[in-house]
Amino acid sequence: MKKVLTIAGSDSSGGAGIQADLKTFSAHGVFGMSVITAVTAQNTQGVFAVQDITPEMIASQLDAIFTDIEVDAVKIGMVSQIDTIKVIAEKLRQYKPKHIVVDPVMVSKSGYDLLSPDAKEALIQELIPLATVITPNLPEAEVITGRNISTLKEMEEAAILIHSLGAKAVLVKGGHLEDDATDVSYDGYEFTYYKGTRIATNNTHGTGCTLSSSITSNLANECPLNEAISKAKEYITLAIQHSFSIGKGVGPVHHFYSMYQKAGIQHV
Ligand SMILES: Nc1ncnc2c1ncn2[C@@H]1O[C@H](COP(=O)(O)OP(=O)(O)O)[C@@H](O)[C@H]1O
Ligand SMILES: Cc1ncc(COP(=O)(O)OP(=O)(O)O)c(N)n1
Repeated sequence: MKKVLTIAGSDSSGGAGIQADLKTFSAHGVFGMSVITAVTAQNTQGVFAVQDITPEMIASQLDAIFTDIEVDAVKIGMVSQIDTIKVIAEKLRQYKPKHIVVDPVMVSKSGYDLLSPDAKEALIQELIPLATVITPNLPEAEVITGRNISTLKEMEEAAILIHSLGAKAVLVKGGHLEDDATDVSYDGYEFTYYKGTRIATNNTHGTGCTLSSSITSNLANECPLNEAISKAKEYITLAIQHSFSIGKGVGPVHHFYSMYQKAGIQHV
């Protein structure tokens, strides 16, 4: 079985962060491990508090995993602070996992800063050059490039700029577009388009975490990058189609559909 690691924050409500990543890993049949960077007090209505884990404890978690277990792919989510970013980058340069998927989490859908504003530059300088693929949504791509992005053409231009910062490939996600939820990737040679019809639902908590964890699982399972992304796009589309309401706000996507489907069991 392939072994996959998420380095991310905890979402107490289970829709995003470490919890979404581990659910996604299980649904893909890979063995999930986690290095927790921060604990958030969060629900479907918002983020209410964050406690960062110390850089020393993050380093210890990474050492514990990498000195014992062969890791097939790593996903990075919420990284919170400059020192958190620096220690993660240092350890990944030391242990050199084959695939690193960077989800440059900055602000939650509810508007809370999950990345300290002064840590944006560190994320760009330390983590982008390590990325097999980086998966910004439109607001994140705008912060990284300093440009406004609202069209497919502007997404392509942003992908070229972000690629020039050192990522092997870039996937600019179209979840925040007005029309279709089409994503575009660029690997330094060509663009690939992942078409998605917009699903009319408010329950999209954890879409970015789920997509990046699905890509990570597929890379661990030895899919070439474009296939890893297109399978992940199918997974997130199904997960959004089967999302549901819990709580009073933005509900989570559903992670078990593909398992039920494979087993021929009717979704409940
Ligand atoms: N309403 C929707 N219908 C269909 N696909 C969506 C919808 N919202 C987001 N997506 C898709 O979910 C994935 C995550 O994108 P996005 O929501 O932009 O990420 P983030 O959670 O980082 O903001 C992308 O593939 C995007 O196209
Ligand atoms: C702990 C934690 N990490 C990441 C996020 C962001 O999740 P994402 O899937 O990008 O989008 P929203 O869930 O915020 O819509 C988070 N909320 N919490």
